[in-house]
Amino acid sequence: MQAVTPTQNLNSSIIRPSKPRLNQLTRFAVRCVYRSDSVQFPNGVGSSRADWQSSCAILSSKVFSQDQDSGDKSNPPSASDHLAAAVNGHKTSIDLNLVPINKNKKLQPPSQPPPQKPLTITDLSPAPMHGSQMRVAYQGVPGAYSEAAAGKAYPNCEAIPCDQFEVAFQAVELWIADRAVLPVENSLGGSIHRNYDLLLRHRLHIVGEVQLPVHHCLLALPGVKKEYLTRVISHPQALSQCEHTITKLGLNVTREAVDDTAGAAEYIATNNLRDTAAIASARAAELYGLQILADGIQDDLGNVTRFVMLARDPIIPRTDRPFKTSIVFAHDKGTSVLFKVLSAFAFRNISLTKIESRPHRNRPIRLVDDANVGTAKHFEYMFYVDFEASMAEVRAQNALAEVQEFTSFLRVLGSYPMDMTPWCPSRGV
Ligand SMILES: O=C(O)C(=O)C[C@]1(C(=O)O)C=C[C@@H](O)C=C1
Repeated sequence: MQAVTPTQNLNSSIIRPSKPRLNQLTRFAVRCVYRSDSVQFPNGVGSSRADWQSSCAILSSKVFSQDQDSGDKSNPPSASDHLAAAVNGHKTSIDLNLVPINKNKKLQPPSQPPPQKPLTITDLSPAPMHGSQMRVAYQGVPGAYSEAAAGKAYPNCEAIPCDQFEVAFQAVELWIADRAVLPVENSLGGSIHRNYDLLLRHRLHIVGEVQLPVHHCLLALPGVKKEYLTRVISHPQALSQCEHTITKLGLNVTREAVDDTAGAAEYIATNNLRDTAAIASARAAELYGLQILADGIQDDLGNVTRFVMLARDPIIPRTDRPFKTSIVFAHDKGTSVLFKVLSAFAFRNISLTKIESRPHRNRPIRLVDDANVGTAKHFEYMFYVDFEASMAEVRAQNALAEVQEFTSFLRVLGSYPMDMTPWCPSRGV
């Protein structure tokens, strides 16, 4: 294994846990990643199918609220109106091959079985599972923080371990999972850039976020003492979150990166390594039979990782609770584009919670020729912005319409409820 520093790109570590996880081999099936579709967004925001789906969601939420507003409560429809006019809540004129209604027969309340309840908009909105277990893909093995985040986002879900972030995206695209839960940033370690790049490359939608307090432990085989240790292994984010504490503990160790924290614990247990410790959760210690040498070794007690939940379809944005919207954009050139974009939000009193820039993969460099001085190489970026508003709000729609005027590319990654769970920095997982 190679020694690493926390800032290196560490996705390709050599330690692989032995438990079966979704991996590259599961990529056998047809790749059903949506590619450059040509549907034009009516208001001009982007041109992809994903944008179109987002706009559909926005439109249906408007229709929903209009329906609610315009309902004539003084004259409720009769039961026969319902039966004749609606099939599962939808008016229909097409032949659905249903048993014909005998108009002459007096309408009787049906005995057995009770009539099927029409689907309502709330049945469709949060999850497609309707009682069955949600399958949630995450990167890592059982005991990883991502697994805990999946459990927080979808209690009682079936968590599906994947060996890479990319595989978690594909698990959803190939219908092996219903959702993916992926870390995007940590309060100490910063952004998980890989996932920002993957959000752009894939066509999944952000449908929610969870913030997980991350409480790290130093784990080793039973009987191992701190003095025996020559190396500490963990996920690069975890290594960086504990950098100072590991130094303060006086350990004479090298730090090495692996795919995930729990995978590190499992690796030590499987290979009976008495000179190696892992940074991982207390749950990982329990799962892989390790002892906790030090508890709470993150450099800050309030260490939190933010995860996003991804789905094939966007959710319908609402205005009855705090929402966040994530977008990504690029611009060709021009003066003060970033300033103009940010003003579009500022003038509407919309708070930005995050800005991240990543290299523009398709066009990383722009050459600017100056006859006198030579050629300057300008780096090109994709800008990711999170703002506190719902796409169901007119001010957010107007802000984006304005942003679109200055940008060459704009995509709404998702409009989703903010995680508002009370702050509790104590014990995480
Ligand atoms: O390795 C894990 O346990 C993970 O879930 C990954 C991950 C990350 O990528 O940031 C998640 C939360 C912690 O910040 C450390 C690691």
